[in-house]
Amino acid sequence: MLEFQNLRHRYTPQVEVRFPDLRLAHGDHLLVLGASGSGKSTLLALIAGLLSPTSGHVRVEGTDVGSLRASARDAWRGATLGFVPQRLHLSPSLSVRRNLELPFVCAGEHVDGPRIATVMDHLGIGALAHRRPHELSVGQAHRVALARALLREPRLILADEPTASLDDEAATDALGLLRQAATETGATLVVATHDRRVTDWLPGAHVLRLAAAPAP
Ligand SMILES: Nc1ncnc2c1ncn2[C@@H]1O[C@H](COP(=O)(O)OP(=O)(O)OP(=O)(O)O)[C@@H](O)[C@H]1O
Repeated sequence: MLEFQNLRHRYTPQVEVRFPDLRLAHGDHLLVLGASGSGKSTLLALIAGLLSPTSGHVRVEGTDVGSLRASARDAWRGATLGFVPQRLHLSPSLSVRRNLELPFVCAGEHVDGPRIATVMDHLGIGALAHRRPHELSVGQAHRVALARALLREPRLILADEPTASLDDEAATDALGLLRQAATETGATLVVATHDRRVTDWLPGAHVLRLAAAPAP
């Protein structure tokens, strides 16, 4: 389902990030562990097609993501990926409900109201539809970001530091929801983190350890 081969990304002549080869089956869970600067965010950006490899390949369901043209990449990303970013990027001026309409609007699709209602109820945020992001707790905002990632039933879910700045209870909750959502839909789940707590909360996951970045 997800495969890396000889994967590298060069930011500058001095900074090149290299990744171990990997092969994941559909529905597998992967934990990407590594210290700050080891390349976790770079790897997620390469999988999502937001960066292109300088060498090697990322293949998702056989598609070589780096070889897609920009517009095809956007369409592929919208149809395949759910992304839970480290900074949640909820639009502050829009209600929760309007924030959740955005993935459909951006994809040029009609807004699927019943699907939004179902996902909101499932994640326990059905009563928050009219709130603005600043009126949410951190844990509630995480649930909204997760709802946004799940709306279009992605086959691959990427989460970047989903437990950063969360206390134990909220972090267990966030991880549990991610795992449950992936398991229920059969999606492949990739979680990048430097949070050691996560290893206990994602049992059975494959682990990819990234080496610390070499000193410049
Ligand atoms: N735009 C950039 N230009 C130059 N170097 C960059 C750029 N973005 C990242 N890097 C470098 O690439 C390496 C990997 O960075 P990356 O952000 O992927 O690490 P990370 O493991 O996600 O770190 P963190 O846990 O701190 O978010 C680091 O050495 C970083 O300094």
